[in-house]
Amino acid sequence: MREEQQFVDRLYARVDALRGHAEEAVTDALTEVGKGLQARLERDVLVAERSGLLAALDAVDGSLCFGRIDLAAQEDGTAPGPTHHIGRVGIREDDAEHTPLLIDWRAPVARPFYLATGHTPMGLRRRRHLTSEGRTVTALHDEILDLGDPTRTGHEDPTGDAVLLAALDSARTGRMGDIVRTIQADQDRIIRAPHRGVLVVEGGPGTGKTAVALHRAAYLLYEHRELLARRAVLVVGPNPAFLGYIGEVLPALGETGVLLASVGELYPGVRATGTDTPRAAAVKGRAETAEALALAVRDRQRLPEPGEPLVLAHEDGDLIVDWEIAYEARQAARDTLLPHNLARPHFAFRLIDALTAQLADRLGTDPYGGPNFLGPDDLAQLGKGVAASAEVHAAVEELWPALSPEGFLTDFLAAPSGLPEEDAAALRREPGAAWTPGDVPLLDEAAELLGHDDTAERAAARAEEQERVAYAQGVLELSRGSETFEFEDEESEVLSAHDIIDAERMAERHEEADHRSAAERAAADRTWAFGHIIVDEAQELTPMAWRLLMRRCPTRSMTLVGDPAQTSQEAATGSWEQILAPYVGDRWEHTRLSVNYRTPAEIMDLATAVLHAANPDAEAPRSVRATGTRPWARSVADLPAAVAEAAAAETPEEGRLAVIAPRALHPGLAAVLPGIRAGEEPDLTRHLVLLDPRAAKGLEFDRVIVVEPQQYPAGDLYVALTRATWSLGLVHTGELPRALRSALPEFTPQP
Ligand SMILES: Nc1ncnc2c1ncn2[C@@H]1O[C@H](COP(=O)(O)OP(=O)(O)OP(=O)(O)O)[C@@H](O)[C@H]1O
Repeated sequence: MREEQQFVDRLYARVDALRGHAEEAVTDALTEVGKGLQARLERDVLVAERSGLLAALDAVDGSLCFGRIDLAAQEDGTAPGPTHHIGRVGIREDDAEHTPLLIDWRAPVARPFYLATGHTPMGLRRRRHLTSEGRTVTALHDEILDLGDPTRTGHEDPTGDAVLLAALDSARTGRMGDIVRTIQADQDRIIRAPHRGVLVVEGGPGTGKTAVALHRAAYLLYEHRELLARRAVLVVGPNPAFLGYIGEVLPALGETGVLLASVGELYPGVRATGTDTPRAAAVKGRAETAEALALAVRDRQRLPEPGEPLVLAHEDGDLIVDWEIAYEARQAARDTLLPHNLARPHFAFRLIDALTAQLADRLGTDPYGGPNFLGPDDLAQLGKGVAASAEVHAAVEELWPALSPEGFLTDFLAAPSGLPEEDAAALRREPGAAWTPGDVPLLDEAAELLGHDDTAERAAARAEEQERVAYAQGVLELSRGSETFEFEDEESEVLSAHDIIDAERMAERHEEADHRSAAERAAADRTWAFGHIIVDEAQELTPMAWRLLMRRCPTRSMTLVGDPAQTSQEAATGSWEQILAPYVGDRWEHTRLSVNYRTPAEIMDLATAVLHAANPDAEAPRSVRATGTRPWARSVADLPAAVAEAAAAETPEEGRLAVIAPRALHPGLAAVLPGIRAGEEPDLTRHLVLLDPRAAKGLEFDRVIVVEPQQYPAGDLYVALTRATWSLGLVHTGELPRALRSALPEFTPQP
C-alpha cells in the first residue's frame, strides 16, 4: 500500500507540474500583446490546446490510476518482469526519453489488464486493482495469474471479482459512471473492434451496452485521433434526459470532443419542444412518409390548367404561359435530377427562353414568309427584358416556388397528401405549432429534397472577398506611401508589409479563423459528415430517423447498440436486417452481450417471465449477482396513498428511487410525492424521481416502484422491471398481467 501510495504521489506531482506548465503557457499567451496576425493565431491555437489538456487533467483527477500489471519474469529468470500502471490517460516522465509513467487504458500495452485470465495470462504474473479516494490509495486487490509464482502480497482477491461487485453494489448517483476499472473481456472486444463498417451490439437490459458504446467512442478517438478529431464522433441517445444521464462518462475519460444528441436535436436551428400523439409519431416515422414528401414537392411544381394560360403583361406585348410551355420547362428542370430549389433556375431559364421565342415570333415575323427580321442582338435584348420582368418572376414563383424546409413541412402537415386518409388525419395540424422530435427527420428529408440554392450567398461571399482584397490593397498602398515619407533615408533597410505579402494573401490572413472544435462545428451544420456514429437504444429509431443518420455518416462507420425486446410499441422498426439492408446490404457485423451487470437475479427472474410471455424464444441476460432481496407486489385501493407510503419506506438515504407510472397518473402522484412536480423534466440527481415507462429507458436506480404494471405494453413493462440495481416493488389496482401473476406466488406480498 505504501509503495503504491508513493507511486500515486509521484504521479500527481507530475500531473500538477503539467497542469502548472499548461496554466502558465495559457496565462503568458493571453497577456502577451498581439504582435501581428500570425502570432495571434499561434497564440489562439496554443491556448485551445493547453486549455484542452487542462480540462482533461481536471476531469480525470479522481482515481487517475486504477490498475497495475506485473509481467512475468524473463525466461531465464534473471530479471523480474516490468510493471505498468494503468490509468484514465497516459502520463510521461519529464526525462529525455519521455518514459511512460502511466499507461492509457486504451493503449495496446494495457490490454492484458482487461483480457488476461489464469488460463491465458498474456504474459502477466499479476493484475492489481487500485482503489483510491481522491489522491489516497484505499485498497488493493490482486489477482495471481501465474500460479507458479510464489510471491503473495496479502491483498489477494481469490475470485477476482471483488472490485466489479463493489462497483455494481455501489449506490447510484443519477449520473452514469465509467467502467474503465472493470471492463470485462467480452466488452473489451467490442470497445476495441475495428472502426470501419457497421457493428451491431445486441444485449439484454444491464449488459453494459451504453457503457460499452461510450468507452468505444473514447477508444476510437484515441486510436484514430487524427481522423476523428477532424470529423468528430456523434453519440445518439433516445432523449435529452438520457443524454444528461450519460453526459459525464466521456469527460471522465478525458474526452470532450464528442457530440451527444438525440435525433430530435439534429436539425440546426430547430428546437423540438412539441409532442406527437403516438399515432402521428408512428406515421412520421415510416419510410413511406419520405415518398409522400417527395410527391408533395413534385406537387409544388405546377402547370397552368390546359386552356387557362397565365397572361403576363409585358412592355413588348403580353406573354402567354400556356400548359405546353410550362410543361416543357418543368420537364427540362426535372430532367436535371437536381433538388427542387437547385432545379428552379433551370425551370426559369427554360421559361424565359420560351417566352422570348414567343415574343420574337410575334415581333419579327416576315408577313411575306421570309426569315425572322430580328438578329441575335435583338433577341438578346428581348431576352433581357423578359428575364427582368417582375411578372415573369411572379409566374416562376407560382409554378416553381422557392421553398424552405420549414415552410414546406408546415404546409405539408397542414394538409398532408399522398397518405391514406387516417394517416393524414393523424398528422394534420395548424401552422405555427411547435416542432416535435418526430418532425426533425422530416425536416431533414425536406432539406434534401429541396436543396439549398446558395447562389446568392456565394455571390455575397465573393463580393466580401473582393472587398477584403480591396481593403488590403489600400493598407498596402498606405504603407507604401508612408514608406516614401518615412524611409527616405536611403540607409534604411526596413522591410515593410508590401515587400513580403501581396493584397490577396493579406486578405486571406484577415479572414476569421474558425477555432470551434469539430463537434461544435458539426452541431451547427446539417450536412456534416461524422467520422463515426454511435447509436444507443438503436431499436427505437424509426426508418425516417435512420435515413437522417445514414446521411450524416456517408462512410457507414457506425456502432449500433440496442435490445429489440425493449422496443416501444410505436417504434417497431423490425429486425437489424430490415434496418440495415437498404444502406449496407449484409455487410455488417453482429455481436452479443449476455451478462446483466445491473439487475439482481431475483428481479431478473420476474422480468424474464414477462419477456418469455411476449416471446418464448427471446434470450434474457444472466444476472451477475443476487442480492437476496425479492421483488414485492401490493394490490391496493387508494393508489396515490399506497405509492406515497411505499416511496417513503423505500427512499434511500444514499442512492436513488424511481417511481415509474403511466403519464396519466403523474398529476395525482406528484401531489403526494415529496419534491415532485407533474409535467417537469425529471431531475435524475434527486433521491426520488417520477418517470413514465418510456422516459425510464436506458436509466437505472437503486430502487424502483412500478405503478399499474398491467397498463404497459410488453416492451415498456420489460424496461420498467429491469431498471433497479437493488429492489423492485409493484403497486397496482387492477389485475396484474398473467406472466407476473404466475410468477407472483414466489414473491413476498408486502414490502
Ligand atoms: N464491466 C463493468 N464494470 C462495472 N459496471 C458495469 C460493467 N458493465 C456494465 N456495468 C454497469 O451495469 C449497468 C448497466 O449498464 P448499461 O446501462 O450500459 O447497460 P445497457 O445494456 O445499456 O442497459 P439497458 O439496455 O437496460 O439500457 C451500469 O451501471 C454499468 O455501469
